[in-house]
Amino acid sequence: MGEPIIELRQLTKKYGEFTAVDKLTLTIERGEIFGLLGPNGAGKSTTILMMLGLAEPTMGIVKVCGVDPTRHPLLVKRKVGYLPDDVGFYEDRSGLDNLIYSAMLNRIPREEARERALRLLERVGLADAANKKTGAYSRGMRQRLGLADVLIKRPEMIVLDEPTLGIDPEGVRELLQLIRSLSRDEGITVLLSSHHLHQVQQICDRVGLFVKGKLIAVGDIPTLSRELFEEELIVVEAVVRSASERLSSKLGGVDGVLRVQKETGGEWRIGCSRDVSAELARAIVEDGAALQRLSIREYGLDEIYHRYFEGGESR
Ligand SMILES: Nc1ncnc2c1ncn2[C@@H]1O[C@H](COP(=O)(O)OP(=O)(O)OP(=O)(O)O)[C@@H](O)[C@H]1O
Repeated sequence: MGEPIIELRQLTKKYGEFTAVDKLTLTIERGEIFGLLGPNGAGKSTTILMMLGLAEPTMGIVKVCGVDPTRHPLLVKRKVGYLPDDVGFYEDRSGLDNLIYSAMLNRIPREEARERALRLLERVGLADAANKKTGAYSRGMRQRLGLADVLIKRPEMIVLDEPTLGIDPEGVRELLQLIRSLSRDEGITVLLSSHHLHQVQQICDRVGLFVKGKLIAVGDIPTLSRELFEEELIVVEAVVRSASERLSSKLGGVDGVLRVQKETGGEWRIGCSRDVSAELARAIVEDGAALQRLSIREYGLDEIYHRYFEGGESR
């Protein structure tokens, strides 16, 4: 186990009678990329606000970089960079000027501020746009500038609220790669809130699923899939013609097969604990049947997410 950078214990936030965050207990290790996932209103932003010292918990304990943000919000602000879903820049000033300004607000002397700003602009792929006014930046460029902006004070951790919102697919891919490499190269912890399951799956070491203020599951993707799907991690889909009566039991007898389901139109779905597609193909051919198509489907975060959401709080 590494060193925790975030520790939440029984963290609760109520607005009047309404509980926005309900007894949340979670530990995030230094250097991790952690995804906070959940539908609108699940409590992600409220949790982030409490971690930044911008909302006061009703109950429970929150510690970020060893500090209680409720008591020492300024100290936390120095250690944690926060990128909201839409960053505000001075539109009539260049990206470089905006970064230098941010650096100086963080008490970094002008010369060093300029050096850091130039280095970061290079790092986030905006060196060519350094002197362009931010009002003319695209959404993707703004988010990259936002990343540079939160990194300028050299934080231990960054919190990104829906960082890919409104960016085209190519831009999303680049931004996510950038976040991942920044985290890996500099050892920065990343906390990322998102609705976008596929994206989170690409770069997060672990994810937490939030529903109605509660953290209902937490773990890495393989662990979550194992817990949710028990041992059935892969489904082989096959289209088979002229199968014999005995094919079903033959397939069921292949080591690693957990379930054989025959659909209409010659389609079969075979739930497996590992990839046994080659063995299944052989069994089908040996049966004398015609194998027209065979594909494998691994469970991803989407299935996990939907399965939890279908089950709601009862799970
Ligand atoms: N200041 C407030 N007063 C009253 N209720 C609030 C306040 N802030 C948030 N809430 C409520 O708390 C719940 C959690 O909101 P929160 O913004 O944390 O959710 P979220 O998971 O971040 O959602 P989204 O993805 O839409 O940002 C919502 O039902 C919201 O209406």
